[in-house]
Amino acid sequence: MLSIENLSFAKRLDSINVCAHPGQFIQILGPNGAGKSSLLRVIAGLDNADAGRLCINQRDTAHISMTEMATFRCFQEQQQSHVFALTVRESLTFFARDITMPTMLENALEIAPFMSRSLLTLSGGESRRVQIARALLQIWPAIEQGQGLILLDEPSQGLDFRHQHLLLSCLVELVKIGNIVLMSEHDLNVCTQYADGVWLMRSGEVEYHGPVEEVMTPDILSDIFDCQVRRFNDLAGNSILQTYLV
Ligand SMILES: Nc1ncnc2c1ncn2[C@@H]1O[C@H](COP(=O)(O)OP(=O)(O)OP(=O)(O)O)[C@@H](O)[C@H]1O
Repeated sequence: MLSIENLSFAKRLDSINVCAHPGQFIQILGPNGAGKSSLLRVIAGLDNADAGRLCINQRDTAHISMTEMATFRCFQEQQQSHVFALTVRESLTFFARDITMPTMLENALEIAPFMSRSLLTLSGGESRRVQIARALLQIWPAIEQGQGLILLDEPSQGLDFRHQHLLLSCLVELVKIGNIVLMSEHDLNVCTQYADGVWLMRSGEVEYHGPVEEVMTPDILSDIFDCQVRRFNDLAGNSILQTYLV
């Protein structure tokens, strides 16, 4: 379990109080600049909070070394640039002892066709899929045991619809065995289709958190995004959230 108490950071995060249980898929949502990436960075241990406590399985992360953290938590950052002309295979070996792609991961990310290609030649979406593979492979032994903490910052950015669906469906399977997924993502309907919990942020605070069906209401979303949101059912009876400006 991940618990965050009164966490503040550099005027970017203010008194955050939330938790995530094993087997939860949480989407972090909010306007640009709300603090989603900042919160993920602090949870990942890349930035240190100024105040508050962050515990994983009742252990304060201040007392967990980065080496140990790297065995069970992974982080795909929003902006990751490739500096060296490594092949995909070479880059994966930096992060994972065993780079044999588990079938489940390969089915979701389909990176086998470009394992021998230079990172610098990949398209935006291909590059994103490699970044996600790299993150998940790094802690795959923990993920297989259902003990992974998977932090993803806008993972579906640049992915085509099919790969978005493949990735998100894979994440749903990973939470079923006990892993925790925290994912920043702007698409409201991704949240309602795949996540089970939501942290809704504005101006450095988590203003609403809880089950998707309780938090993702048109009234709450209209307030947070200062934009009109309505809900309707499509022809198949699925509930769809739609945004529009007036
Ligand atoms: N390295 C930094 N130094 C100073 N301020 C920063 C830094 N990184 C982000 N900020 C500021 O902190 C605030 C929160 O930024 P953050 O990237 O966490 O927002 P976000 O919710 O992830 O936004 P987006 O939806 O645009 O990705 C913003 O006002 C941003 O300008």
